[in-house]
Amino acid sequence: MKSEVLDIVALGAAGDGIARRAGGSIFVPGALPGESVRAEIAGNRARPEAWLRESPDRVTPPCRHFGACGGCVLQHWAAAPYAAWKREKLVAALTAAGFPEAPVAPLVSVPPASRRRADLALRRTPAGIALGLHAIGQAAVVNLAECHVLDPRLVALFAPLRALLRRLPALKREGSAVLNLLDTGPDLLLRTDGPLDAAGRALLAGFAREHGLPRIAWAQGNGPAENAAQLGPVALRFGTASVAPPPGAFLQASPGGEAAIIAAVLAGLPAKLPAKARIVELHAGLGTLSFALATRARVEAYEGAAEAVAALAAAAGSAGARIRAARRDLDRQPLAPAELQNLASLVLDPPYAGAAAQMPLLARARVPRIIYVSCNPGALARDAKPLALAGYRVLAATPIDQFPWSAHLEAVVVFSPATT
Ligand SMILES: C[S@@+](CC[C@H](N)C(=O)[O-])C[C@H]1O[C@@H](n2cnc3c(N)ncnc32)[C@H](O)[C@@H]1O
Repeated sequence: MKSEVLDIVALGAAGDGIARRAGGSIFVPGALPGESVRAEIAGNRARPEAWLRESPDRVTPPCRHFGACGGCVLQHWAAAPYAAWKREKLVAALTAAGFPEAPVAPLVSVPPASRRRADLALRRTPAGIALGLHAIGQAAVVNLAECHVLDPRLVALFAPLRALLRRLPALKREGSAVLNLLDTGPDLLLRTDGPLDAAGRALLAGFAREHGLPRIAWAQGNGPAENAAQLGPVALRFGTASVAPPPGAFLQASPGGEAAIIAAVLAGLPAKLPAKARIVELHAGLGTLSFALATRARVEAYEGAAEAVAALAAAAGSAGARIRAARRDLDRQPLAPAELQNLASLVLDPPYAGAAAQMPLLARARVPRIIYVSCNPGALARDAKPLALAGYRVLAATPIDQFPWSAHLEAVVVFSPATT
């Protein structure tokens, strides 16, 4: 390995500094644009050894785990260039898709310490229980003493959870803990690599009582979850509806992010909708968007996870909302053009992989308004291409910083055929 002086000219998609050399780009973790570093190069990556020039935009990271924990990669950058870089991700994605003129709004910021969903890795080690996120690029778990992204009510459970797991034989070597902060309190889905006996169940029930968790669900490995302790109902409100999320359910990462997404989706609907207007929603989950959409039109909501569909259908029934929920695997069975006729709008919010199978069919059906909620600009760039080729234009594009200090970006993009 050799050491070289590298000038950082840009920041890559994953948040690494980029230096250009004759042989191509070198990625330098931790380095910022405008900086000059001496770094040890291995392939197209380099490990900084010393900073020869620092960026005036370099700031002190607030978290002691920054640099090790894989959750945050950009706590060392000032807010303004960071926000511009995140917004630029959406500009670049839409340009790559064929929409270089897309009107991209300023970044909507979401405050730190408001994330309500944590998917934590667990390890039993000779030193005790490690509970946290994976180290950058490694399987090792960074044992978190603090987290500036998560809601403090979830962080407050870290130490008691470690104490619980130390005494729980069901955790032999490794597992995971999904913590969802619901309106009824924290909800825990614990996955362990060993079976849970009666004494273990009693421990979990005691923990739930002591720390105000209405439910703790447990599963061995990737098996189905069962309720190990249920002390009361679980609920999350969407507008006037109350949903009972299944253990470990997908939630939008923070209340602020969710509100920004809903606002951008509603703003993307046509201003006037006839009384019987019909909206098709794909990847509806528990109905985060469905209940908001149902205030404007009838909603046909499709979702792949059976438990989410059941929770959404039950909540819609109780609330009397105009939502028909159906289970469908949209990768294997995307909606056909014949099913997409006479729609006022179509809203999709696919998982990270995007909606490759669905997009050419949407383009062919010439749906008058397509609102795409994206958590992956790369997938968005690919998925929006068929719309560009079919003559759609972008009416609005809103980047939302749902995942502060990470390289991830949420966005809501509103497409319409050029003639409508
Ligand atoms: C990003 S989440 C959005 C959920 C919901 N719109 C929300 O805002 O809470 C993506 C959703 O797509 C669902 N999903 C993933 N793969 C799917 C597939 N092949 N078919 C249908 N739904 C799928 C997931 O279960 C999840 O609920």
